Amino acid sequence: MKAFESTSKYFHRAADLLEIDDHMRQALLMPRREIQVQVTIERDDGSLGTFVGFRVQHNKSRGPMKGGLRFHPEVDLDETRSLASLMTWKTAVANLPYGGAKGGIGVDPKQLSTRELEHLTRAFVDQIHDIVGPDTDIPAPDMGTDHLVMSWFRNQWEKYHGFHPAVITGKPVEEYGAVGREEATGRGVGTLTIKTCNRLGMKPADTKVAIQGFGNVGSHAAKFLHESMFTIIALSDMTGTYYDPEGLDMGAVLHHKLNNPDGTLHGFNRCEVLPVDDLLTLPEIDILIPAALGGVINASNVDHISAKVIIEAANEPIEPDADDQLNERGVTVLPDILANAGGVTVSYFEWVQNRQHYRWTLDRVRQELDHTLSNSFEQVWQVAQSKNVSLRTAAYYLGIGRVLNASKLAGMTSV
Ligand SMILES: NC(=O)C1=CN([C@@H]2O[C@H](COP(=O)(O)OP(=O)(O)OC[C@H]3O[C@@H](n4cnc5c(N)ncnc54)[C@H](O)[C@@H]3O)[C@@H](O)[C@H]2O)C=CC1
Ligand SMILES: O=C(O)CCC(=O)C(=O)O
Repeated sequence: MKAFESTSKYFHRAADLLEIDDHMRQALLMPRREIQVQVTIERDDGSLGTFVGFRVQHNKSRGPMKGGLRFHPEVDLDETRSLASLMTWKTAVANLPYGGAKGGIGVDPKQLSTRELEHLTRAFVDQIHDIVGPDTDIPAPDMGTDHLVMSWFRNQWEKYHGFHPAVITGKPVEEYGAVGREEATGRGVGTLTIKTCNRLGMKPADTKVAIQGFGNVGSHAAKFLHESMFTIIALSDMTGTYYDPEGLDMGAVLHHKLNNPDGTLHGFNRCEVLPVDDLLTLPEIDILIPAALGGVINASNVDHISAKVIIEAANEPIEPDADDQLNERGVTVLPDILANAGGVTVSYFEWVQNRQHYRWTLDRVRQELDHTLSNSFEQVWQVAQSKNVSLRTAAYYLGIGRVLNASKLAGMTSV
């Protein structure tokens, strides 16, 4: 199933519950604007490299549109549209004053030199600078992009429009970034995992966790959960699955990643090393945290998933049919639009700080993050109980309801 078809399926389930008519559904689902651009750079060897870039602005009923930039070979218009719609519901679930957008370039950033990556980012800004801005659409990091890409983006955008660091979030801390943004998505995933365990009566010390993806989100989630006494039995990245049924030595794992020139777990040999895809179907996992690509839990592997709880750190990691099967089996799934909302929440804090020319401490960022996520979690849990629906449908119900309400209050043409 294509990505936008999947997220639309979830949308319609909640829209049925909200009794939204077909015309309004169409207005809420269809993106406001979709842009596809050519991004051409001169490669280090003097040849030309041509790539395709996208920005999809989905909805602005609740505020300026917000969402990350993904650099990955599989980026295309359909995926970007789907991710942009997720941002609309996610910012609403977290009750942030934003709409939703997403962008990216179809490129493998690992195949580019730092110079080429910088030129690519700047060339992309040259194409889209007039449709983004601190009050219209504010990008941020996602898969394959980091604080450096954000810094180049801001610098190039300011060449056209003048000083305004709030045009993008996830910047380096020295360059108007927020302390705590880098860890925020993973920390939020960890915080919400604990809340889910509390509700289900699961004790951290007796709970085995496996995490797919050991980049920004996966590594911070693993660190937080390890420090909270969970046993991390498996981790994976593009180089393989690293497995110890007794619990990985997380100090050694993190040290290895930090000191590996390519930032992967390649060469870590203090545990069993298995093929990449084995992580998802390992036996005796209590909590599975997909923190890499979309669509990884699907018809081909859902029967072999042993986890009782799945926390969607990645965006759209479960295909709808597999999601239905998991629900039928009683697996608790904390959906992406709640589970990974910590990132955009601290992006919001960064934007607020930029606009006020003021800096928060790490303690304040963490406290307010915890507060925002706790509220959203309690609200989603409560809707799930009262309507007798899955946590995913409850989260969509809450998010779509808020967007609908804002559109109605402003007059329907504001969607
Ligand atoms: N960075 C952020 O603040 C946010 C990220 N997300 C989502 O979290 C997910 C991960 O994003 P980041 O950590 O930022 O990306 P990243 O680029 O920092 O890390 C991605 C990780 O996934 C691994 N990976 C790629 N393909 C894999 C495969 N087939 N099997 C196992 N591992 C694989 C990579 O080796 C890397 O360790 C994405 O779905 C993203 O949309 C969601 C909210 C915010
Ligand atoms: O930090 C942000 O603004 C957006 C992060 C993002 O792209 C996401 O939550 O999927």
